Amino acid sequence: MNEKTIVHIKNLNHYFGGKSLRSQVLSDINLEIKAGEVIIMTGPSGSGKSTLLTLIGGLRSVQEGSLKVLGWELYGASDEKLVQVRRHIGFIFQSHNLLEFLTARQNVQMALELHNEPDRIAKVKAEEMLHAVKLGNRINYYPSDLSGGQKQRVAIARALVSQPKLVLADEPTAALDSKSGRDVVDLMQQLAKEQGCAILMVTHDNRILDVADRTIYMEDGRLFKEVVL
Ligand SMILES: Nc1ncnc2c1ncn2[C@@H]1O[C@H](COP(=O)(O)OP(=O)(O)OP(=O)(O)O)[C@@H](O)[C@H]1O
Repeated sequence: MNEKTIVHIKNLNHYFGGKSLRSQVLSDINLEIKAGEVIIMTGPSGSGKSTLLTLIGGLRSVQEGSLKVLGWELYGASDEKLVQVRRHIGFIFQSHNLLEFLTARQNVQMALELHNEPDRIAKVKAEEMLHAVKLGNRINYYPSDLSGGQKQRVAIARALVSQPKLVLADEPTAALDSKSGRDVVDLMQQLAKEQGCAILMVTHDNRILDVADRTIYMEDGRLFKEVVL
């Protein structure tokens, strides 16, 4: 694993349920993600995509196999270690998950508080990031006064403001019309290239597949096809 490898997965298996109800949801997953790559993961509902994304994000414990993120081995990692790893990852979900009682700027700035950034600098960085996602004229708006696409752009600003080396996105365009969806992924791609971060995005949205450097396909818990576009 060299310094350009952001995620390195070897022979990863995952199971839900215990005893007779135990079922395998991920089988022998092998995957390498390099710095700056945009990878789209597609596949039928229930095939295991979200489970894999949450494992990479340190949001659940690795049961079998090796999963290295930014050089840390997550197999056998303590809860403290997982929290530490999560701080270096930007998350974007289907629903923007903004806090309704905070303005756009405060929502973005919150992501920097985890990094012990002084308030004054955090405020400037949050505003710069909102300009970058073309919301410079909405900085002090509350989420309830923003459209779906604008809220998702705030979520992107929040995920990227701390300049993470890895961004994990689960259906980021699902709640958006096609124009807003397009804008959102174009922006993610542009910022990722500028910041040199890798993006792993789960999507069913065929309209955005062209932003990917690689598309991987999950079925029945196996990553069995890899398409170079
Ligand atoms: N907490 C859980 N307990 C038991 N089974 C689960 C749990 N979470 C997910 N599963 C099962 O694991 C399998 C994979 O689910 P997962 O959500 O990873 O699939 P997915 O490909 O992301 O689906 P979708 O595209 O619908 O989000 C499914 O059969 C699902 O029912």
